[in-house]
Amino acid sequence: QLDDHMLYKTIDEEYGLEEMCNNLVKDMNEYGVCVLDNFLGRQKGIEVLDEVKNMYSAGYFKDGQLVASKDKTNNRNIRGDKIAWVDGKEKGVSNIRFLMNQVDAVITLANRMVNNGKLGHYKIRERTKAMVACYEGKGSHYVKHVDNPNRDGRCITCIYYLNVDWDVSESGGLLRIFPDGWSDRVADIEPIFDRITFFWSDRRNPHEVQPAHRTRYAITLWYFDANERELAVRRYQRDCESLRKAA
Ligand SMILES: O=C(O)CCC(=O)Nc1cc2ccccc2cn1
Ligand SMILES: [Mn+2]
Repeated sequence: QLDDHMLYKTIDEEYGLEEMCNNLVKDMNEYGVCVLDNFLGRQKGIEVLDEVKNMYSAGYFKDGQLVASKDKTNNRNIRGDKIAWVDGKEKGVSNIRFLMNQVDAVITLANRMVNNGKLGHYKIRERTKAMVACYEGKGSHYVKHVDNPNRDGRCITCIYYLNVDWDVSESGGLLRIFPDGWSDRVADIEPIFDRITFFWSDRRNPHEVQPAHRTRYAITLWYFDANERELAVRRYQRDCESLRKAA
């Protein structure tokens, strides 16, 4: 019999894609943040989670950066997230590839929409590889930061969460965004299974991951604005050129 979760719209129904894109455009233009639940549907989500767990046990993840621990006593440094980059063509990542294609479909359609302007004023043509991240519990966290503080071309951060039955009250791991538009409020986003979060990558959205006390998996994609990216690449090439001359 159909479990209730099977009743949720999944993206492959045309209606689902259209409706998701409308939500995305509206929320991004209004808040700069958008959260969509049941993005892939339970079965597909579990298949992605299994692939990530296999990658993890196969040792694909590099040690996360060391974050100085608060208690200086036993100067136990807490590791932040451990990450692995996936471009989707590797062996054994077909479900992660499926996720990447689904997000591409939503972003591409949303960027083409005419109603209340495109997605911001961006022209989105490419993205990064998928950054698969794992927080190993034991208080690992990510300090407050901006993803793209210096116009490197990234305009949208997109994070897909894989944590089944996650309870923030006991496991922490909250994503807290401090949208600059609202000085008094924050956006607290629980990293729950099959949830996808989008937000502008620049200084409008400083964010942090609060200490996690259970293994916490997430897959991040960053989408580039074509113009900002082109300028950033040119700047980078000029910098390399002047460094070469100075050497
Ligand atoms: O997992 C979440 O809820 C978000 C975590 C997060 O912000 N991760 C992250 C990870 C990063 C890794 C390298 C460089 C920049 C980075 C910026 N942000
Ligand atoms: Mn970040």
